[in-house]
This record gives sequence, C-alpha cells and structure tokens, in this order.
Amino acid sequence: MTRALRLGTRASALATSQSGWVADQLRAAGHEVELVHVRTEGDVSRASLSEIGGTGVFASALRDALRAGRIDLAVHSLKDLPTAPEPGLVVAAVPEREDPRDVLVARDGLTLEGLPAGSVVGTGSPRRAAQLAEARPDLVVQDIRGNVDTRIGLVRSGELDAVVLARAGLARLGRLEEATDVLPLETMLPAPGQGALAVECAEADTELRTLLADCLEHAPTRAAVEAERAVLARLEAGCTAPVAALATTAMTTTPGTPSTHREPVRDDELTLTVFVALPALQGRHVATGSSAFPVSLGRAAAEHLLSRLDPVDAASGCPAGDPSRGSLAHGA
Ligand SMILES: NCc1[nH]cc(CCC(=O)O)c1CC(=O)O
Repeated sequence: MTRALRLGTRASALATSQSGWVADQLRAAGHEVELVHVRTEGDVSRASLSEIGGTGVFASALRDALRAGRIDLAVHSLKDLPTAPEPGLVVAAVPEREDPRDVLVARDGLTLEGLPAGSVVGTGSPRRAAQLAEARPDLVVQDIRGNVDTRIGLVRSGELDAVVLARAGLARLGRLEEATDVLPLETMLPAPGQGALAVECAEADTELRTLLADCLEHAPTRAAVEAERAVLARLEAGCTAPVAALATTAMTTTPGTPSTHREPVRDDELTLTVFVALPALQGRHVATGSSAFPVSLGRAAAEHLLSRLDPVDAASGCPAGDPSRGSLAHGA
C-alpha cells in the first residue's frame, strides 16, 4: 500500500503524543503518514464531562472526520471511547497497553498514605473519587476538569494538595517523574481500557484495516480491554456510576498486582477484576476465563455484580431510587 495516510488527531498534548507514536510505528513499517488536527467539544468545553454528554465527547469529531473521508484513521484513548459500536467504523488495532495504573501528583513529594488528614485531592472521575473515599475517608475530594497540564498546575499553584492521573498519560507526555506515588491496583483500580489506545478507521477500508492490524495490533491487550469494556457496556445502561475494571493475561502482567487479582500463568487465560460503587452496590469481583471469549467473561462478571442488586431493579442495571440517568461518566 503506497497511499499517504491522513491520521486525525485532537490538538491536546496527550492526543498529539499518542497520535505521534502511532504515526511513528506506521512510518517505521514504511508507510507515509500525515497528521491532521481535528477540534472536539471535549477540548473546547469547560463544562463537566457529564454535562456535555459524558462519554464520546472526545471521539465524535474525529469520527465525523473519518466518516466524511477527511481522514483515514484516528487514534483514541480507549477509555474515552463509548462502548457502543460505531456504525461504519471499526477499531482496526489495539496496540500494546501502557501500565494501566493511576498515579498521585502531590505537593512536596507526598504519597497517598503521607497526605495529612483534610488534604484536598482533585479528580473529575467518580471512579477515582469513590476509591479515594474508600482508601482515605479523611481526605477531601474536589471535582476538577482540564487537561493533564491544567490539573498538575492546580497542585503547583497550591490550590490542591494532590491530583490523581493516569500513569499512561504522564508517561506519554514524558512527565512521569512528576508522579509522587504510583497507586496500587487494590487501592485504585483503573478505568476500563485505561492505558490502551484504539486505532479506528472505516469498516469498508479493508486494505487499511489489514495494514493497521499488521503494524499495531497486540492480541493480549485487545482481549483484556474487550473484557473490561463488556463490564462497562452491561453496567452503564441507565445509570451514572463509578466502574473500574482491569483484565490481565500472563502477557500483560502489571507491576504491583494485588493478591486479590490472581495473576494468570497461562497466555490463554484472562483474570478480570471489577470495582463498582453504586449507592446500592459496592464491591469488587474477580473472575477468570478464557482469553478467547473476553466479552463473555466481562458480561458474566457484570451479571454477577448485578445479581447482588434488588431483583426488581437488576433489569435496568440501576439501584432502587437512583434518580441519575444518561450515560456513565467514566471519562477520566
Ligand atoms: N480522561 C482523560 C484521559 N484519557 C486518557 C488519559 C490518559 C491515558 C490513558 O489512560 O490511556 C486521560 C488522562 C487521565 O485520566 O489522567
């Protein structure tokens, strides 16, 4: 294939770095790649993620550009991608995932344990807020928005004592040394898909799909994120809730993996840990299954958690009396 590939990217530092990495991989395989900047509502709006539609705000403009044929491929943070399949488009490749853990960026090099009671920790993510409240009920969690630079700036300016960020994002920005603590998985389970990228193109572009899969696909990561996203797809129907999920195979071993997350020894086995903090359903669940059927594993884990709900409300996936509606705000 000799055509020059137009790779659509958001202008943010994180998006540019992720897209640049994918472009470099493709160029190393001998393909010509041009970066095309696309503006999205998620970059422009100062409103909270749930106010501007929750999931998908970062992806929609790139998807419009793909459908219009203005670009050939787009790179998304997998955790920002809605779970519903997008008609006409396909995730042609899921590259090998970065370390999926969250980190703390705190004043004075403090760790989560070292933060004094009453310290103010910023996050815009209900998933992170729920787990912080569990680990350190004596901290004050403050809702924040903005890109990685803005969020770290709130610590540097003294407005906040700390922020929680994805380690992968800092790594991609070359700012990992600013992390003051890597949060263990038993304290802070990441968002489904965290640390992984999705490379999307037109479903009909079979030539490009093959090229992207050959250059970029990492099968163990694909299986893991499919299991994680199947949990999300089953639980997000109708309620705004903090959901964390991480699946690993022997080939995606994460440092600091807790003993509750039984690390599989076989490549064809997937271990999935799920954390949910609905008002009526708090808990963790660990399941193991074949990596050949990741969606079944994820769905079964979600069903197991839902079976703990009141049977009347289990059908909607929402706890009794939960007034919240709309898509799940798992964007960060
Ligand atoms: N919610 C925004 C977002 N989307 C992807 C990343 C980081 C990279 C990744 O997790 O893949 C971040 C920043 C963060 O959560 O700290």
